[in-house]
Amino acid sequence: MDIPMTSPTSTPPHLVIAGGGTGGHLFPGVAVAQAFERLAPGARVTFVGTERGIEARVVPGLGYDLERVDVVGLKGSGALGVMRGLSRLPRSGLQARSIIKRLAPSVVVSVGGYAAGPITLAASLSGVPTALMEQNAIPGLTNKLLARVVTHAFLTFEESAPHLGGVSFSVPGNPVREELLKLAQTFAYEAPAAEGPFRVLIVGGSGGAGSFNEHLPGWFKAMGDLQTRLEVRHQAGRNRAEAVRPRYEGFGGQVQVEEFIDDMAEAYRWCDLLICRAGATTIAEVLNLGLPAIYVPFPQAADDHQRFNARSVVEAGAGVMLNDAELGSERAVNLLSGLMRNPESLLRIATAARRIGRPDAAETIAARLLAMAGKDLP
Ligand SMILES: CC(=O)N[C@H]1[C@@H](OP(=O)(O)OP(=O)(O)OC[C@H]2O[C@@H](n3ccc(=O)[nH]c3=O)[C@H](O)[C@@H]2O)O[C@H](CO)[C@@H](O)[C@@H]1O
Repeated sequence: MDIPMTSPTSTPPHLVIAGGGTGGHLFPGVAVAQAFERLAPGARVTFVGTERGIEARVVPGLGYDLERVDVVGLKGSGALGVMRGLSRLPRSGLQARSIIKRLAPSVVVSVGGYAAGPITLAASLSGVPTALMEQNAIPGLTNKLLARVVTHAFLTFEESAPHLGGVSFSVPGNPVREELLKLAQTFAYEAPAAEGPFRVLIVGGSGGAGSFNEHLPGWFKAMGDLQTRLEVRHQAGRNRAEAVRPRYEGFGGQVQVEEFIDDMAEAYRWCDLLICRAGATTIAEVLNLGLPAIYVPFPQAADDHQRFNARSVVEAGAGVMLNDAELGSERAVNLLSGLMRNPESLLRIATAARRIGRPDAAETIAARLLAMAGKDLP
């Protein structure tokens, strides 16, 4: 692979992870940060994001430094939003240049999201080796633009390559955080007993899903006698749990509604089935653990990328797809009843999922970033 390498040096490498905004962008960056430190003990990792992004809540707790840039999105934010975004570009460009000068990183990787743009561009203009990680089958706007300046793209889906011009690329998969990889090493999905409790984990991406909050309580209440077997853990999104709880009134099973799940490893271990969006990072985690999932792509996702994310998974028999418009429909009720009555089908899906997980993605990417930084592996 034609990744330019600088000559090995003895100072510890400094990796900058640029971007974030959502968990789907940030957590693959965390996974690479953890792998980078495993491969190069003493290495420094700094995240650069925005004050509004999930990184502002998560990164300091993980013990990494976080720098903030003032940047807002352009795509899908209306004429006024585009104007506002454009007006801040010169300012974020200057901020980015000064951050890169001060941090003097050995290598910078974009994980996508708006903050990735100015930082990765500033690094590239300063001669710092740069790369991008694209989680989705159809890349986001920032990474599409950055593909013109970075030297390498790490992809989850090969089908995203044609959207990224002629950039050199590899397809290591979407990296998964250390705690989930550790769980995957000892975890083996066991299908629930045909008559026993049936645990459903609902995850609407890092921000929750409005239509899950609206339609899932009704779906479960339409499950007839099977309701009494259902134990539901419903992640509703920040400041949305209060509105969701009353919608479960009259439900014959057990339910717990939460805003955000900090310990995803524990939640994944607990469940018999996931009902989730088709965000690329959730998919990567579910495949690594080998869990059965019903994927409901977010219909408003840019370029419908979630549908494309889920497509190859479903084609491999490693998950089931349901349209957002079908939540709570007769098809949805029949689908869930069928899975509850047929544990072997859940096990089949879980086994197929596990087969296409990519547990080495983080280490593969980290090793290549180290090489780009001019560091030999110990
Ligand atoms: C609405 C939207 O456009 N979402 C995009 C966003 O991801 P978004 O953050 O919505 O979703 P993803 O499913 O990719 O990732 C969610 C991440 O957050 C974690 N998590 C989630 C809920 C929770 O309570 N606790 C928790 O820790 C999950 O374990 C996972 O690591 O970026 C992804 C990666 O580019 C895209 O594929 C998604 O389409």
